[in-house]
Amino acid sequence: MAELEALKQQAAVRAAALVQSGTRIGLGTGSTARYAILELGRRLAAGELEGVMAVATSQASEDLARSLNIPVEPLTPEPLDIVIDGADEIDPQLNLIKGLGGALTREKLVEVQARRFAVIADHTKLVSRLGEKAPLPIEVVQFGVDSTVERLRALGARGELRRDAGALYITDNGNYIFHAHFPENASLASLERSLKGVLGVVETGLFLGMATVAYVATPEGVRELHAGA
Ligand SMILES: O=C(CO)[C@H](O)[C@H](O)COP(=O)(O)O
Repeated sequence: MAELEALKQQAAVRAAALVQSGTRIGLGTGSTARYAILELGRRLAAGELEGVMAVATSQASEDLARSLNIPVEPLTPEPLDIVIDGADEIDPQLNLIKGLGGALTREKLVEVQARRFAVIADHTKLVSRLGEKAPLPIEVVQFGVDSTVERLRALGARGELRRDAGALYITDNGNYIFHAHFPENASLASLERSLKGVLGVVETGLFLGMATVAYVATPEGVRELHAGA
């Protein structure tokens, strides 16, 4: 466990080194993204960085950034120079499953505006096919959730609403999350289109064609991955 934490930190530090003074950055969510935010705070405090502005993908990341004196602003239509975030699964095309940390909607809203989206992870997140290990988180509105879940099941989804310590998990946006498994042969693009067409679905944790680079830490060092390479 301690070894995985060290790997996450190595990937995060590598990506955080890409951030330059005066740029607009997106801060991810989760235990790996947390290391990147800590490193950015360290670089700012050390005077290695100045004049950066950040947009956070969750309240937790915003609170952490503010505690480190990283200036945080709301998301505006202005592009972000770089966004650094973790992932739950990464396939060889750098398609991702994200959202086991519950922040998928804000993450997608921020990452779609990134000039560069750097994914950071340890090697256990690499898969040959999305869905191999992780469920797909789907954010759904609370009202009429049983009907929405029925519509998802009609599309072939198996799974359950996410619960933490027995209680239904509520996102920063006040919604629930359904953790879904789909048949192995589902095409990712058509699955995404179908899910986005389901009444009651807010957003999915499929991040297709969005990442520009991934820094994946292995016991042999941090690998820099590009789509299809
Ligand atoms: O998508 C996310 C949060 O919504 C996280 O980036 C993802 O769950 C990975 O988290 P961790 O770095 O803790 O494994």
